[in-house]
Amino acid sequence: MTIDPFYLIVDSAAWIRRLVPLGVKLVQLRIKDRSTSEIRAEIREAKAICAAHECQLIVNDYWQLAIEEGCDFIHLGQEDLASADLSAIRDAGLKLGLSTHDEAELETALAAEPDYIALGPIYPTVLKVMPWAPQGLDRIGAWKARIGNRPLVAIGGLTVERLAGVFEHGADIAAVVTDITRNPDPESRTLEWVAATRQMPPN
Ligand SMILES: Cc1ncc(COP(=O)(O)OP(=O)(O)O)c(N)n1
Ligand SMILES: Cc1nc(C(=O)O)sc1CCOP(=O)(O)O
Ligand SMILES: [Mg+2]
Repeated sequence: MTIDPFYLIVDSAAWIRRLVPLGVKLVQLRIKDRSTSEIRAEIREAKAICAAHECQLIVNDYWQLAIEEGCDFIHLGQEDLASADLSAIRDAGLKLGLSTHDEAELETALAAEPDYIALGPIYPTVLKVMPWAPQGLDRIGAWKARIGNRPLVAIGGLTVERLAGVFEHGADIAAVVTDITRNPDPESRTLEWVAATRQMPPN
């Protein structure tokens, strides 16, 4: 499966409406601290926008809602995975991306045979407090050697200026939140990400 190398992560359908038409082909809806009915409505709206723009939507955390709303790709962290019903997810035909932060998590993730593996935080991130020190670029190469043909997502503190390094070290996909959503001009920054990731040679 080929997945677009530019992976935008946002916390609302409003962001998806704003940025996906600019050429984003892979987006994660990552919502925290909202009611189930609000999250369902956001997923529904995001799905319609993505369908209209041939963009792959990935729903973070809420795998039951993703199934109920007819989505086809979810992302889970290790704690999410521990409480999720993997058989139900696979029976519903959903593709699955998993987070990893250390060797033990990589073993757990590989056993679940996901459709991609994410490694982070590559650089310090301001989005959330994390117990892991930044992984650094060399860890990307080590992860890629372990996961083979499975796509590797790099996440955490990524910027346009840091893209060449993560792809040169073996990442297939670069995920981003704040370099775009906290940029004074998110639309222009998105266009820079689209252009920069199109230039990266595939691994
Ligand atoms: C592509 C990607 N990688 C990692 C994460 C983090 O997932 P998780 O560890 O479950 O943390 P939350 O994002 O749920 O706070 C991700 N969402 N996407
Ligand atoms: C949501 C998330 N998960 C991470 C992980 O390492 O699993 S790093 C991260 C934050 C990514 O945001 P930004 O691009 O602003 O650093
Ligand atoms: Mg999660």
